[in-house]
Formats: sequence, structure tokens, C-alpha cells
Amino acid sequence: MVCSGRRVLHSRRVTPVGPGPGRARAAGPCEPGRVSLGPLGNDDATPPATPQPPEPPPRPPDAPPAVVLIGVSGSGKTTVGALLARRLGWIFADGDRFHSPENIAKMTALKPLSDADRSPWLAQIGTWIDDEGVAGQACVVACSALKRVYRDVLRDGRPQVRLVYLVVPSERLRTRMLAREGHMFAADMLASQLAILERPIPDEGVYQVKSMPTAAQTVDAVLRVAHLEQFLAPGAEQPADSGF
Ligand SMILES: Nc1ncnc2c1ncn2[C@@H]1O[C@H](COP(=O)(O)OP(=O)(O)O)[C@@H](O)[C@H]1O
Ligand SMILES: O=C(O)[C@H](O)[C@@H](O)[C@H](O)[C@H](O)COP(=O)(O)O
Repeated sequence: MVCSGRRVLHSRRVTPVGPGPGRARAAGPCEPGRVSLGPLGNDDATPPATPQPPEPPPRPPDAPPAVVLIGVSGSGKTTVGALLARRLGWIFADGDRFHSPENIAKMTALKPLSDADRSPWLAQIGTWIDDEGVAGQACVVACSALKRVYRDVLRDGRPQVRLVYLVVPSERLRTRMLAREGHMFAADMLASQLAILERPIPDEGVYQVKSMPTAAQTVDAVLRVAHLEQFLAPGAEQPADSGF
């Protein structure tokens, strides 16, 4: 990953999309749209409230699309994600920038993160997606999201989220990680990621894209498989083959 911690791209607002993979956040008891039945045994002049079926939860506010590229370290989330965002004119963030200093220190010390370590990190990424949505900004984020429960955190209440899993043979992952410079996440940690990886199964609604010989080709495949071509503006930046 290239952890610049800044917005890689800003650009045009896009038309919101309808529900994609994901689940709507349920309304809480105090949220609008809930029917109060009033106190039971009411014997004053007020007629008792007529029980009514609960209303469906309010539809989440429309938000522009958010693409989350998932996969183990070295699968190309950062490289492909940044390029994808550039093609679309959307904003990009690398999930690593949301890690706490403690998490970074742990990974640097070759210790795999626990569920508890990842929980606030996933919440931060979700908040970032929410904030971009409120700002009307479509976005791409790279986040390993190795377990289904992590993916559920990211998509819960965010129907605009499209998860894209980058599929790369494990022997190629290690080669890539060994060649990658200036990254705190060592190739030796790959085994721990593969050990806990829960590959998305078909019913999960995760788009799966095989890594192509170059990142630019993989971006083309992501655009096609995840139905993102509709968001390419006429005259959008054409793929510049980066040579890897
Ligand atoms: N086809 C490809 N797609 C993406 N990255 C590739 C490809 N071929 C080689 N690479 C290299 O593999 C590495 C992938 O690292 P990165 O994008 O940081 O992955 P991740 O964010 O998933 O850890 C980069 O150094 C990149 O240059
Ligand atoms: O869940 C984890 O174990 C890590 O936090 C994971 O999210 C990430 O993969 C590493 O930080 C390495 O970063 P790259 O995936 O960008 O190589």
C-alpha cells in the first residue's frame, strides 16, 4: 500500500445508486416511522390507539457508490484501488491509514491483528464511507476484510457499498510482497492472513475479480464485473498501462 493519508482524488459528484449488496440498518425504537401504541389500559377519553403493523425501516438516505476492494496483503487492493478511483474520478483511501498506532506497531512486529484490534479499524473505515456519502462523494477504499463478519461491518446499513474481492494465487502474492518496497507489512505475515481468510461464497454478493497481468487490466475487469462502467464519464482518464 501507499499510505499517504491524504485524499488521492477529488472530483465530480455522482448520481446515487439504488441498493446493492448489503443490509439496511434497522430503525431503533425511537426513530421516526415507529408506531407508538400508547400506555396499555388507557381509560381516559382518548380512544385507544389502533394496533398497526410496524412500518418498514426508513430507507437509508441515497448515497453515491462506494467500492471496497478486499483481499489479502499483496493482492493489489491499493494499486488497483487507486487506479480505479482515478479512472472513475472518485476519491480513494487505503484502509491502512485508519489503523491505530498500536495496530501498526503490532503488524510491524510481525504479530497478526486480533478481531478486537480490527474492530475499531473497521468502524473507522465505515465512518469514512459514511462521511463521503454524506458529502455526496463516491469513493473507493482498500481494506483486507478477510472475514465475512468484517465485511458485514462494512456493508451493514450501507447499501451503496460494493465489495470486490481480488483473486490472486498465493505464490504470486508472496513474490509481489517481497518485491514491494517501503511497506510495514512483511511478506512473512502473509501466511497469517491466508490462514484466517474466509473467501467470499457466492451468496455473499461479493464481486470476484481475478488479478490480471497488469493493474490496468484488473481495473478494466473490476469496472465490468462490478457494473461500474456506467459511472465512467465521457472523456474519463484512459488506462495508462503501468507496466505491472
Ligand atoms: N497485476 C497487478 N495488479 C496489482 N499489483 C500488482 C500487479 N502486478 C504486480 N503488482 C505489484 O504488487 C504489489 C501489490 O501491492 P498492493 O497494491 O499494496 O496490495 P495490497 O494493498 O493488497 O496489499 C505492488 O507492489 C504492485 O506494484
Ligand atoms: O487485517 C489485517 O490483518 C491487516 O490490517 C490488513 O488490513 C492489511 O492487509 C495490512 O495492514 C497490510 O496492508 P496491505 O493489505 O495494504 O498490504
